[in-house]
Amino acid sequence: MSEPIVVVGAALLDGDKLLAARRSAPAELAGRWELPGGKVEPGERPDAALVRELREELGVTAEAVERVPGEWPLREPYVLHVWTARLCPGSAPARPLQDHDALRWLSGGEVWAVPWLDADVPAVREVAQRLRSSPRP
Ligand SMILES: Nc1nc2c([nH]c(=O)n2[C@H]2C[C@H](O)[C@@H](COP(=O)(O)OP(=O)(O)OP(=O)(O)O)O2)c(=O)[nH]1
Repeated sequence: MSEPIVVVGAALLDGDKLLAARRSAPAELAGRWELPGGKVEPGERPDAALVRELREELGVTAEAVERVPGEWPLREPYVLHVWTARLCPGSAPARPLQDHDALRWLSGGEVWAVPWLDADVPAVREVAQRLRSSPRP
């Protein structure tokens, strides 16, 4: 069996809102929603991969905050790791530049309003739990 390849997904947060991105390709995933991100390249740190993918896909300057515990299987040989992330001050607003054709900032109560990729559901459940338990200002 080959070594798993990590796909990093960003739980990009703005206050109590989570960014969801609708995939535009490939055909079998198009129309479903995911955490923006992508494959970690050989020798690349996962948090650096996350920042790179968010720049490429959304045109934002962001920073990875912390890993959400857990690892979720995707199609072989990929596994999904999720990090919380936030926009850096002065970042451009997120736009669907690559791989996506729509973005939505979802409040805690709206997290299940979009059809997530099947593989993302357990990871999003974990993130949603954190959204609910995060202290309010
Ligand atoms: N980015 C991302 N990919 C996901 C998620 N859930 C899920 O099943 N995937 C799948 C879709 C793809 O088959 C694979 C990641 O591919 P990708 O196309 O986002 O990665 P990438 O930007 O590095 O792509 P590329 O350079 O190979 O074109 O993982 C998710 O939440 N985020």
